Amino acid sequence: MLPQLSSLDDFRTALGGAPVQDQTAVAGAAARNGQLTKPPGALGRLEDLAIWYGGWRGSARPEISAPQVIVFAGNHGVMEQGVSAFPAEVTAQMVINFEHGGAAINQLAKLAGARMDVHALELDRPTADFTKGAAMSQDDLLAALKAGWESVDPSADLLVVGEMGIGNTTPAAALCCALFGGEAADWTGRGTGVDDAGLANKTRVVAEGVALHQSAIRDGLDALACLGGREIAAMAGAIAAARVLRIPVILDGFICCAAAACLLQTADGALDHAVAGHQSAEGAHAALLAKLGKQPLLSLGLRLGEASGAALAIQVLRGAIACHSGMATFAEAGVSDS
Ligand SMILES: O=C(O)c1ccc[n+]([C@@H]2O[C@H](COP(=O)([O-])O)[C@@H](O)[C@H]2O)c1
Ligand SMILES: Cc1cc2nc[nH]c2cc1C
Repeated sequence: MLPQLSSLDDFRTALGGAPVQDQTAVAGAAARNGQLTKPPGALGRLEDLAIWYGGWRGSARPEISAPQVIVFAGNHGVMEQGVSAFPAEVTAQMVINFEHGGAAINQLAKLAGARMDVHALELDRPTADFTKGAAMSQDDLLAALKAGWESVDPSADLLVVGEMGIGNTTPAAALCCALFGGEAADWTGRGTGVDDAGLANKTRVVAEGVALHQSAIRDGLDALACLGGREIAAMAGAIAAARVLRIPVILDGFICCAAAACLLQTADGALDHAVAGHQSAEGAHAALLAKLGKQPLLSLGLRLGEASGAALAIQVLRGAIACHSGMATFAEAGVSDS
């Protein structure tokens, strides 16, 4: 059951007290894996994936039958600083494209057999420019976290979250810099494709934002309010709800992983139910994945967002589960064991 959220502290408490994997299912899945008709370890990381997934679903022989893809959209006040190669109105235009089935994620979600939901978050009310003040009030942050929290279908057995938000690689970089340290340049990339002058400007904006807010940031939720965005907070809310509901999550690209980082910097173990779907072409994604302790399933040079890389990775997880749950054991098949 998902508790109601009345405050940010409710969120912290729910995340900190979330249930862990079912250890009986982990042991059962590991034992089954050891009996399947293949040399030990021959399915590589697929074997770990299947055991991990079974542990969260409470089954030694799990299935994926109800994956959910959710795309959150938000607009950013920091766009006033000229941080993107595209204009802010593209966010709302792409939401219409999602609703009409015309975006990349529509095709990939359909291919993965996933339900897809789109949540546009107050696109007419961008967050504040974080170089001037906090991006969001505490109330706005709570509303965005709740939008994500309440969007997760409790009967889903796999969750993929992604985003659409022109300008959002800037808050994502600022969140990483504030949470993990280093220089603004370490975390700032080209996003949709800014040129060298654009990248230098964007790096300055990230540095200014972090300098302004760093002293007010004690955990990931503080960072989200100061430097985040509504779609970033909503992704965090959805990933957290999935943790509480024991629904495994596949993380998408740089912005999705920045949202996830805010959870990890709020409660230990907050991302134990999550795997990294892919490594995006955004320069700092590899470093961010390393901070999260996650190895990507795919690395295809994608830098689209929209949950596209994670939706593709559903097929990899499906492959892992199909082998794990469908293969014969040595005894069943009459194949000689080593
Ligand atoms: O997922 C990623 O790693 C990723 C990397 C670069 C860009 N994006 C997408 O591009 C938009 C943000 O880029 P920008 O340049 O406007 O900050 C936003 O809609 C994201 O979905 C996404
Ligand atoms: C067209 C377009 C589609 C996107 N999807 C996610 N981010 C995007 C950014 C742009 C510019």
